[in-house]
Parts: sequence; structure tokens; C-alpha cells
Amino acid sequence: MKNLCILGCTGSIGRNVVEIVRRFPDRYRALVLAAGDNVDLLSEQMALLKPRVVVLRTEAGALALQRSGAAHGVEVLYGDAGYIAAATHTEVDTVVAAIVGAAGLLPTMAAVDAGKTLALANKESLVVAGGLLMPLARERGVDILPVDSEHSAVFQCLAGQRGGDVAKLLLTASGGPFRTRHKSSFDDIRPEDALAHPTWNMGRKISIDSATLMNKGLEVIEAMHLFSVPVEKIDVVVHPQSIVHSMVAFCDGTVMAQMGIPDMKGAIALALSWPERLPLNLPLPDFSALDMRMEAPDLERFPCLGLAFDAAREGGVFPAVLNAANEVAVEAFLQGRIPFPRISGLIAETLMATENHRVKDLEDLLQADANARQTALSLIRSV
Ligand SMILES: NC(=O)C1=CN([C@@H]2O[C@H](COP(=O)(O)OP(=O)(O)OC[C@H]3O[C@@H](n4cnc5c(N)ncnc54)[C@H](OP(=O)(O)O)[C@@H]3O)[C@@H](O)[C@H]2O)C=CC1
Ligand SMILES: CC(=O)[C@@H](O)[C@H](O)COP(=O)(O)O
Ligand SMILES: [Mn+2]
Repeated sequence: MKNLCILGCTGSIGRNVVEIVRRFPDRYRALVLAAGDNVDLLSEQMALLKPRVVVLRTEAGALALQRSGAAHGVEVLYGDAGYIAAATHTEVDTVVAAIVGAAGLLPTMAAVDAGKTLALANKESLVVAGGLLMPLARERGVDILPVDSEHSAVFQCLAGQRGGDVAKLLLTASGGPFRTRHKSSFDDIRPEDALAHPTWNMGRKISIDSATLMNKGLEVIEAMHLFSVPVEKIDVVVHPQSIVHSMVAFCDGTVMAQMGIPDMKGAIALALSWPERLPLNLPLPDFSALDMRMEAPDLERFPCLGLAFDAAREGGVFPAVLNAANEVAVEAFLQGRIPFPRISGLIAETLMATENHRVKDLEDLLQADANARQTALSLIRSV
């Protein structure tokens, strides 16, 4: 039996984890559930899973949960200290990191520091602080098992292989909802258009990231850290059907691909059960009916991907700045405050306004993140 702490239990990934725990109750126990603000869904999950500890983002949320009566006999925590206590709980074996954005960084780092196995969905943690998180994981002997579908694919293709034999990581991208749309109409894109992902059903922030191709850019940086591969050895290939989840090319010309239908339960279950596989029995792709395409990404229409490659090459605090500016820009687009093409413009201008430097420590990164948010916000206000 594995005791889990599910950070971000009320989100798209979190709800899939809850489904898996309910399907395999003899293998997994949700000892800790950590939500953001969704008290109602957390209450429902508590009734089903009977956790021992729950966490909400604010004291008001924690009080609302307590007043509802749903938390009888359950320890209720809140805020940063609550998430960190949850992620380091002595009886937890595996922490599922599925909070969205840089908000997931501190509990993810705390989990690794406490020696917990990490099932990592929160790619922003690695984008912001991969240079600190990976050495800490090595020092603590912690396994980081990727939940992100591309990284799960690469992880599976690399299993049993020698790192020195890897020629390229080939990350697939769906291309998002605007893959074939002409740039001249990008100003007309509404949030609901950008949220309509063609193949995956995901949370709001990552859906917008997929539409700008920033998701793939973040994933390039995530892959660099997870697999200790230089950015020059990572390529992005657009594959609109999302059946090939990613590929690895080896020095002999062999290319290994991992495939399956676009359903996150596959990658989540593997991260929880590795090196075993759970009898999930997801439907197989219908290969005889499939018209699988691959094409190059268009960096002219989707500049976010180029910005992320540049930040990866530059290193220092730039990946953290890229991420912070992107979070601000995506939120502003979702609120209708900026048009779609302005997302990449804001990120580029925030990077240009930042003097890059080597990362000293976590404090330094948090400061770079805060400064970038300020810069991006003031650029929005100045229009
Ligand atoms: N969805 C997917 O298929 C995939 C997601 N990922 C990654 O997984 C992570 C989660 O994505 P996804 O599930 O789509 O996101 P969602 O927006 O669906 O869920 C986000 C979760 O984080 C919680 N949360 C949000 N803000 C905070 C905060 N400030 N403090 C604490 N908790 C917070 C939310 O709580 P509440 O709702 O209660 O407020 C919710 O539980 C992201 O990093 C994403 O890039 C990676 C691959 C695929
Ligand atoms: C499911 C998953 O891992 C997402 O990151 C997905 O890959 C997003 O789709 P895009 O390929 O459109 O970014
Ligand atoms: Mn992905």
C-alpha cells in the first residue's frame, strides 16, 4: 500500500489521480489531499477517500470547510505552511505534484527535501528551479517520476538504455487549436477558442499554454532537467493526433516512440506504479483508422516556443522570468485584458527588461519570479 499526498487534488490531474486511487484501493491510499480554493469538490473527495489531512490555500477556505462539517476528525491546514506540512508528512510515501504554476514550487521542493518519491506534473517547478531541484533529488536519493505525457514517453523510451547513446529527444506537440489558423486573425481569438484543445482535456492555464506553444517550450526546459540533456539535443515535432506522446532517437539511427490514446490516466498510473504497470485497460488507438501526421512547428506564428528555447539556452534566471511573465500574461488573456498575440509580446518585453544572472539560491529565484511578475503587470497597465 502506498500512502499518497495529492497536491492539486481538485484540478484536472488531481481528479484523474483520485479516480485511479478509487480504482485501486488495495494499492493506494490518499492520506493527504491538498486543494486550492475549491472547498466543495474537496469535501466530495474527502467523503470518498477519507484522508487524514487536507489543505486549502487560505484560512477562509479552511474555516469554510470546518463550518461545513465535512472535516470531522480530519486535520485541516492552509497556506504555504500547510502545503509544506502535507508534502513532508511522515507517513506519506509518494507526493503527486499537481498544483498549477510556480505556486507548486515550494511544496515540491519540500517533498524532495524530505525524501518523498515525486510524481511530477507541475512542470513549472522544474522550469523555475530545475537547477536546484534535480541536484537536491540526487542528494536525497529521490525518484522523480514524470507525469507530463511527453516526459513519461521519453522516460519509457529511455528505460534500460545508456544515456550516452541518446542522439535526440523528440517532443511531440499537438499544435493546439490554432495550428492551421492564419496569423492575421489571431487578434480575434477569444479565451473560449483557446481553451478548446483539440485532443486533451486539461486545466485552463495549460490549455492556453498549448494554444501558444509555450507548453512545449516549458516542456523543453522540463526535459533538459529531468533527463540531463542539453537543449541542442531536444527537438519539437508537431503531431496533431497526440497518439505518439514523444520519441527518443539513438546514436545508431533507431527511434523509439511511446504511443497511446490521449488520456492522462496512462502517464499518471505509470508514475504511481513504476516499474509495474496497472491493469488500466485504456482503449488502444485505432491504428487502421488513424491518419498520423508530423510537421515542423511554426515559430513565426507561435513565438513563445522560440522564446522558451532562447531562455533555455541563456539559462540563469531567464527560465524563471519566462515562466512568471507567461503566468501573468495567460491570466490577463483569460480575463480579457490582453489579446492573444500580446501573450508572447509581454513575455519577450519582460525578458528584455531583465538583466540575466546566475542563480545563487532559491531566494534569488523567488525574487526573479516576483520582479518578472511586477514588470509584466506594469507592461499590461501601461497600455
Ligand atoms: N491537465 C493535464 O492534462 C496536464 C497537466 N500538467 C501540469 O499539471 C499541473 C496541473 O495542471 P491541471 O491539473 O491542468 O491544472 P488545474 O487548473 O486543472 O488544477 C490546478 C490545481 O492546483 C490548485 N491550485 C491552483 N492555484 C493554487 C495555489 N496558488 N496554491 C495551491 N493550489 C493551487 C487548484 O486548486 P482549486 O481548483 O481547488 O482552486 C487545482 O487543484 C500544471 O503544472 C500542468 O502544467 C502536465 C501535463 C498534463
Ligand atoms: C497531456 C500533456 O502532457 C499536455 O502537456 C499536452 O501535451 C498538451 O498538449 P500540446 O502538445 O498541445 O502542448
Ligand atoms: Mn505535456
